Amino acid sequence: MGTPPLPLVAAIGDPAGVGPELFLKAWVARREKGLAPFALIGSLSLMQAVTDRCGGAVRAVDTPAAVADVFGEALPVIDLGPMADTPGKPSQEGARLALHALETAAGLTIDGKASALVTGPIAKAALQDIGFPHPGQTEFCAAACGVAADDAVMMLAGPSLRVVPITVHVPLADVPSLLSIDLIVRRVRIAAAALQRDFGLAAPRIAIAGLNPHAGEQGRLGDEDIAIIAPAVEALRAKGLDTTGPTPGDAMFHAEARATYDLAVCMYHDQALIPLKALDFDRGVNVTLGLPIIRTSPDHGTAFALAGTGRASAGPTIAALRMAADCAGRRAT
Ligand SMILES: NC(=O)C1=CN([C@@H]2O[C@H](COP(=O)(O)OP(=O)(O)OC[C@H]3O[C@@H](n4cnc5c(N)ncnc54)[C@H](O)[C@@H]3O)[C@@H](O)[C@H]2O)C=CC1
Ligand SMILES: NCC(=O)COP(=O)(O)O
Repeated sequence: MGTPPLPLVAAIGDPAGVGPELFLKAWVARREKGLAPFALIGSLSLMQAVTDRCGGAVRAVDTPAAVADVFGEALPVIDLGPMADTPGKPSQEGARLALHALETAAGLTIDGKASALVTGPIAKAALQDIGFPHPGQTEFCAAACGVAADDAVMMLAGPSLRVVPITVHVPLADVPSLLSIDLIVRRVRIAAAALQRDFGLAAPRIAIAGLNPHAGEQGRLGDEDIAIIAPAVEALRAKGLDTTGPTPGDAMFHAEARATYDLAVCMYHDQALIPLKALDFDRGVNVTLGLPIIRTSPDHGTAFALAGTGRASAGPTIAALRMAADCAGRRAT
């Protein structure tokens, strides 16, 4: 799969969440976990305070080009200005730093100065309170890359399972009206192309979930499975993709079923993320498919209650850094 030609950049996320300490823990584990060099985009003063409570070392760098010389000795930090260390106590100032870091890290990646973008968790409501117009970082990255929001596909991936939710951050009550044959076909085709390009799966096998109990029980429990999902599966097959479904959602995540596909496509957020987090929480990665850049993130949020306690696991952050490097290495070969 190759080595990424340039360092990765990591956006710090909400500075009061677990992001800062988890990127530091990942750096401490860099040799054991075989991590590619990365720079943290955030606040040097905050990260110095985090080293006081967590260990490790940090050093300022001006550009990703300086990362290789520093990474063996300290976590390289591109400093966006001072920030107090207040774990578990989010603030508007913290939300502004999270946004500045996200914009800076995405810009460096889009400009070709970094191999991939890894984003720390943000508090979506806190960012929206300061004017962030997007439902999440996925849609921010799409807009920054000039990609339509519908064409940026969220995939959660772990050792046991990969899942794509067709609808994402919308109220459950809106899901049936948002589903369409076109949306399912569009998103599955983008996911299949990305599995080929970035994950080395030549002919991904794709299982598509139904929406209703028992995939609608032949129309007696809702008509979306017959009217929307089954025709989408047929259309995808007609385009040469190895797709099956609609499969009842409750019957597709046991081990024997998982062995029959490479990607489970689900109709709504929790249908996808509950099995992923139940099986793979500690190594789960959120990756955005369909972008000209590579963007990954740990599968969890800000976990404000854990921030500063030392109890948050760095497993998902390490997995996100590794996946970003693997995908970048694959694109470079
Ligand atoms: N990619 C992102 O930026 C994401 C951001 N969020 C945001 O995070 C905030 C909190 O959301 P929640 O639903 O509470 O999700 P959360 O992932 O922050 O927490 C859910 C549960 O998992 C635990 N947890 C989270 N990370 C952990 C870790 N590294 N090690 C051990 N346990 C961990 C927490 O303690 C909590 O019990 C929200 O504002 C949400 O918008 C949520 C998911 C992804
Ligand atoms: N539940 C997944 C999630 O919230 C990820 O959102 P995003 O910020 O990566 O778009």
